[in-house]
Amino acid sequence: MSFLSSLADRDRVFDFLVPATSPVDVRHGPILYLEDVTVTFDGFRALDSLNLTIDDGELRCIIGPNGAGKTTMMDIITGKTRPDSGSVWFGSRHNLLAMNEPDIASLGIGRKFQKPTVFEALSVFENLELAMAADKRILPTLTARMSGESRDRIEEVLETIGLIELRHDPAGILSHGQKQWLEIGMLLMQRPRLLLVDEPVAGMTEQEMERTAELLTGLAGKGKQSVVVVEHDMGFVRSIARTVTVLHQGSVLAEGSMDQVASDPKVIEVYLGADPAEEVA
Ligand SMILES: Nc1ncnc2c1ncn2[C@@H]1O[C@H](COP(=O)(O)OP(=O)(O)OP(=O)(O)O)[C@@H](O)[C@H]1O
Repeated sequence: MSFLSSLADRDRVFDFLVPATSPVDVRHGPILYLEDVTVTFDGFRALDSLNLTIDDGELRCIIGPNGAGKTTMMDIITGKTRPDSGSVWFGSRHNLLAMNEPDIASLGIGRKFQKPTVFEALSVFENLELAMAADKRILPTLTARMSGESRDRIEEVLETIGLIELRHDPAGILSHGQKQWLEIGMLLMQRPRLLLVDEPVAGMTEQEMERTAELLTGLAGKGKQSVVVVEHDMGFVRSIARTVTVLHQGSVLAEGSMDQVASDPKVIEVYLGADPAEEVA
C-alpha cells in the first residue's frame, strides 16, 4: 500500500501516528472495548452485535453453551479473525482492527490456549528464558546488562506460578496442571496487560484447580494484568469470578455476579432448565 493510499484510510493514519509498541492508555476507560462486533461464517452469525467492556485489572469469566461464540470472540481480540463490522479497542489508543496478530501480541495481549504447549525437553527455567527471548522489545545489544534483570524476572515468574522447586526439571515430567502454569508463566515473561485464558482447568485435579484459582486471581489487578477466562467448569468460575458474562448465539445474554446470572431466567432457559452453576456448559 502506498503512503498516500494509507493516508486515505483513517485507521491506518491512526496507526501511523501511534506505534504499536506505545503503552495502552486506560486513563479514560476500559482496557478492552468491543462494540457491535458481528462475525459471519457462510451467512451464520457467530458473533451478533457483541458488546463487551473489560476494566483495567479486572478478572472476567466468560461462559456460554457450545457454539455461543466464545472462541470467535478471542480470535477477534487477537486479530486471528476479522469481524464484518464493529469496533475493538485496547485502551483508548489502539484500534485492534487496524493491527495484525503479531502487533497485537507485542502490544501486551497474551493468549493461553486450552492445550499446554511447552518445550518438554527443556527445563522449566529454560522455557521461561525462551519466552523472554521471544520478546522483541529486549534488544540483543542490551543482553549483557539485561541478563541480571532477566534472571530476576524469571525468578519472580517462577515464584508466581509456584514452580521454583522444579526450575531445573525438564518440562516433560511436569503434571498437566504444572504445564498449564508454566505456559501461563511463559506468557507472563512478556509482561502482558491482558491475558486471554481458554479453559484453564480442563483435565486438572481438584488441588490443581484450587492452585489455578489462586494464580489467576493473583494475576488480576490494577497495574498488573486484566484477565479474561473462558471456562466450562462452573464450580471453578464460581470460585474466581467477580463478574460473569454469559454469551449465547454470539451476543451477551446476561452479565453480573455468578449468583445474579445463575438465577437469571434467560440463562436458566439457555442451559435447558438446569442450574448453570451445577451444569457443565
Ligand atoms: N471458521 C469457521 N467457519 C464456520 N463456522 C465457524 C467457524 N468458526 C466458528 N464457527 C461457528 O461459529 C459458532 C461459534 O463458534 P465458537 O467456537 O466461537 O463457539 P464457542 O462458544 O467457543 O464454543 P465451544 O464452547 O464449543 O468452544 C459455532 O456454531 C461454530 O460452528
